[in-house]
Amino acid sequence: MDAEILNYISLAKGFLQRLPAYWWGIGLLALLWVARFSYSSLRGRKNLPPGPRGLPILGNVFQLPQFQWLRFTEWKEQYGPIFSLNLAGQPVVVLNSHKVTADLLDRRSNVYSDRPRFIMAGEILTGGIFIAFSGYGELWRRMRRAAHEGLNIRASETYQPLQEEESAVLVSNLLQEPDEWDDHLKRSAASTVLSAVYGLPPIASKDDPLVTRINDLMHRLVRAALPGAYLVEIFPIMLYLPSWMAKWKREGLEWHRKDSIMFEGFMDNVQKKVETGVSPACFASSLVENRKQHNLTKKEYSWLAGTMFGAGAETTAAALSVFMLAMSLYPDVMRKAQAEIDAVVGRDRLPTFQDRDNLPYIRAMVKEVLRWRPVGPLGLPRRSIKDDWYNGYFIPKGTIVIANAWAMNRDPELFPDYDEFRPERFLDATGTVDQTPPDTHGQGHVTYGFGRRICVGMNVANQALFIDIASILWAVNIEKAVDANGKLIIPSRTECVDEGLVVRPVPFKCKITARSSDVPAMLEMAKAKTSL
Ligand code: HEM
Repeated sequence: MDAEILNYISLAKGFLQRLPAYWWGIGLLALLWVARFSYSSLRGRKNLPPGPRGLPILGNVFQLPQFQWLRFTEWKEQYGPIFSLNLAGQPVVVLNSHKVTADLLDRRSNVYSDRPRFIMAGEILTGGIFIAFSGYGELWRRMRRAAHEGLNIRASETYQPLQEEESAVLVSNLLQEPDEWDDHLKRSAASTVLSAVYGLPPIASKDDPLVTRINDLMHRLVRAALPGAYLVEIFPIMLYLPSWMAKWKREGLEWHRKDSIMFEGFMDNVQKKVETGVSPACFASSLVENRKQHNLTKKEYSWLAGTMFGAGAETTAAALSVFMLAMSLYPDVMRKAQAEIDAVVGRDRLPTFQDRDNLPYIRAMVKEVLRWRPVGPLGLPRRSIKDDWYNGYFIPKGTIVIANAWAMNRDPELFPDYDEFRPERFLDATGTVDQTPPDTHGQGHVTYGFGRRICVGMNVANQALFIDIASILWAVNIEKAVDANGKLIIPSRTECVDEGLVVRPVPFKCKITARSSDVPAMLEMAKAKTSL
């Protein structure tokens, strides 16, 4: 046995020694259960894509560290653009190049648009009606169609006025409380998505009770989806236990009941406003108006609206903190962007969406923020729904498929200096025309995913990032902070926090100052025109 294998065995031993005695029985049963799958998956193993050697039965389970995308990117160097893993009998295929991922997830999307089964998160806590976890079936199609209708590129334009208002409030808050910049980004992103989804007035705090309740639900889902969080994921038969025998099921169903009441309550309010003709244009009002055509029950479209908020707020806020990190580390890029804004917008007003066509460098910055440090480095997993062959490799039905966005966004052939923040890579030689590599859906990165399940909120997110970045750079300078001894504090380029839903830079200090003395007054005027 080589040293690597011995190392895994000692890791596994340490893990098992920490288990209480009664877990041994359950563990043995689990082992027998997974062995069954190991056997069946190993039968086809010789044609699976190559991959790292693992332990008998347990496969590569102990080889996955916390920041899995980094290990996957190392394995890409060793095994190529498509490699496979065996997670205790569950085949997993990791895709690492644009070509391979687009070949499978875009061009064979009829095979690769399903999601893995999450019993606790996708079925019990959310009743099977949470769009992001839904299987690739009829219900998902109806929800996706309704979501697309409210969030496609044209529909998203109706949210621009409120996104402009929110950006003015954001910048004003950043200037008033610069040390709280991260909280202000979170409040602003939550507020923008909430207004777009429910037509609600802006919220005053990131700890608004409504936001906290939806975020709690999202965190509950992420925790429930973690491997090993619930035994029922290993023994699906446990799903049929009556609730009185299974505390986890009882509690899960109770959460689902409470969350459904919450989401249906929000929808009732929107419906009343629609009926009395006072509802602002928002995603939920379009669902109410077109509910018959979408063929969704009240519970289904109530959950659809609620989970839009859950999926959109934290992702957008995390992307904005990546932008703040980039500005602290790349002052030249900030100055170049500010020169463009000053030339196009001037100093007498804030940027608007009308300026978008004339601000190619800012448009390129949005792409670069999402490419440089993707807030979801591995996107959301897929599952194949039938046996498939690709370039001589066998991918059995039921394989979990992971698109390694981190590796693709750092492909050295497309982005030679991939670790640098350089928006000009998305512009032609004149600096005015957008250019993006093939198989990136015109985005320049793959952080929004692929195929039929590509992020349905990406237009709203791109708009929010554009107007927030343009307004922030119009108003303020972002620089490195100094410590008590006057020494510059250099934020870490690489350290990150994996919050489950999103991966964001570790918290860092930066210095935010107005670009000119009249900026605070102009921001106050802009803020006064909003409802905050
Ligand atoms: C920077 C911001 C965002 C990023 C990076 C992001 C990223 C993603 C990714 C990677 C997926 C999975 C795609 C796949 O499976 O290929 C996804 C799905 C989804 N996103 Fe986003 N997202 C963002 C903002 C938003 C916003 C603002 C909304 C809603 C207004 C939203 C709603 C959704 C929904 C509902 C899904 C599930 C789609 C499905 O499974 O069919 N996202 N997003």
